[in-house]
Amino acid sequence: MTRIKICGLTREADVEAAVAAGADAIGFVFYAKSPRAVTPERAAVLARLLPAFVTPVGLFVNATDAELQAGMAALPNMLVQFHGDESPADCERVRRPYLRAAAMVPGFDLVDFSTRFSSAQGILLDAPVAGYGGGGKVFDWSLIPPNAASHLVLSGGLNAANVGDGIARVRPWAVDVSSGVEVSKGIKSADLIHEFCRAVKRADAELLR
Ligand SMILES: O=C(O)c1ccccc1NCC(=O)[C@H](O)[C@H](O)COP(=O)(O)O
Repeated sequence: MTRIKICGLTREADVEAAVAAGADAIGFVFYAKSPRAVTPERAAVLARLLPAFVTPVGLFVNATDAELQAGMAALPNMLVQFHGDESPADCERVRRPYLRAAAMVPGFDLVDFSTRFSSAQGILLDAPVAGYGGGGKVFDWSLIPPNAASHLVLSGGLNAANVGDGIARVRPWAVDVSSGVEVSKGIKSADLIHEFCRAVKRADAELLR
């Protein structure tokens, strides 16, 4: 079963729609230069809408220790997502489970990267975009070597139309989407969220046939 992360939420209605559609994780962008960024206090309010078994994910880009601490204090149970240039030591310093994003460019050594970040709970594969993420761009999935890492999160420009192909070709642990379920940056569409989640379930069912 492919897990689903919906990222860059800023509104209660969008969190409720993502939970209702079957999302397994909800991403909140902290401090990054993004129209999707929310304060830790705002994220804490939104995260109170999450029922059991739906994980809050706090997303950081080269954050300061103070910013990381503020985010983790606001959401003590969140999974941290490092989406900048953070080193393994930077990631391990928070002493809690984390995701590490990788910008997939030709020649990128994903096996080495996964080994360097072996303590990560997952490696999120994203397209390289200015500002590090949320760009709505698909990268070349053939850049992903088979069996490169155990818990890959396929990300970057996914939507209801292409996510099934991504699951069939990459067989990721999870998929992650932001732009592909939005009507504008930070404003999600409940219909697009439901369509995306239904497309993931269809793809999973196809793999079981
Ligand atoms: O979402 C953002 O605005 C963002 C800003 C800065 C760094 C990372 C950001 N998002 C990270 C994510 O995990 C996104 O879901 C991922 O980049 C995919 O975004 P999209 O291609 O828009 O689906």
